[in-house]
Amino acid sequence: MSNKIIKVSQLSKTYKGGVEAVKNISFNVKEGEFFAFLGPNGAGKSTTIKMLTTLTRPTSGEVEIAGYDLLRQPDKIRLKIGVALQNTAIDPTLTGRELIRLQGRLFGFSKAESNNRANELVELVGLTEDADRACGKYSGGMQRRLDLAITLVHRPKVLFLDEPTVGLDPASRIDLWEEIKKLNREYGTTIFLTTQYLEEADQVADRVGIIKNGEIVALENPQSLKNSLALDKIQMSFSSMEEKEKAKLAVIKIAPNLESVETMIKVYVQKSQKVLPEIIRILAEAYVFPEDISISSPTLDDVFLQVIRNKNN
Ligand SMILES: Nc1ncnc2c1ncn2[C@@H]1O[C@H](COP(=O)(O)OP(=O)(O)OP(=O)(O)O)[C@@H](O)[C@H]1O
Repeated sequence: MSNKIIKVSQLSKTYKGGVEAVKNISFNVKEGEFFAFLGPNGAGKSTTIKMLTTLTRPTSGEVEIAGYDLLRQPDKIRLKIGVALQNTAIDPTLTGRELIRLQGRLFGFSKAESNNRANELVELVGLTEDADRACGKYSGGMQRRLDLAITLVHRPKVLFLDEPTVGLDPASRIDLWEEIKKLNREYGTTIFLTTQYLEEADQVADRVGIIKNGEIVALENPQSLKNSLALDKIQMSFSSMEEKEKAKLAVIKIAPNLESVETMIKVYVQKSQKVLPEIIRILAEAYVFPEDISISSPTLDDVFLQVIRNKNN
């Protein structure tokens, strides 16, 4: 069997009224992979996730998940996936443990199995102490962890999460990411998630897909995305405007992509470790010496903005 657990081929969705939300996208996700799907508002992320999870019918294209065809075997797919979408409604009067048990019963587990699974899952997502409180009283972070536990009841092979950490404070976000990472690393669960917190995706995702106006504009691991697209920034400050001007004249010869702000120069280069010694040498020859030098590598946010801007043109 192929180790591609999600196969998407030329998938499109045009809504009634003519909005082409997703246009002919193709990609695969490997078993056990942590895949982050990024894009600006309205790019087509939710539409894609809804199609992959059998909630919205594609206009055209083919999808296979865990070996099953999306259009012909949606019921089989539903047993293999867990889905946590935005704004899921849960009964606030039930306790966390009761909700997980209920989900177990819905999946056909016996009472005893559902109880056991609820005990395991409250522990897994760190809700043991609050499991017997009404979930309507949970904080945002606790509710998200409960959502996660509920989606895990039937031990899905693939977990789809639509912006799982949106609206959470930074500490709760870190906690939830830890839970998701744990599922991926320890249990081998394939993760497909959408997020707008790019820096976090950078830390955890094996691969990142960027969608814009319904089209995939980048599909790579975060590091090569950064290497191929964004430039390192070398920033140097000088003691006076005069010194800065002298430096600028010298540096521009070897690194033309630069901008200057007051007594500072910012140089954008492919590989700062190669170019920096050259810059120092050429400055020394011109008898100018920076007061301060710093190098920064692109963040995924920089790359994201660059991809989105480029594709605007
Ligand atoms: N049910 C619908 N009927 C008509 N148009 C829709 C429907 N749902 C989404 N759209 C449109 O499809 C496009 C893609 O929307 P989608 O919700 O998939 O984007 P998104 O990337 O998830 O955005 P966000 O980050 O804002 O949630 C948008 O232009 C949106 O207005």
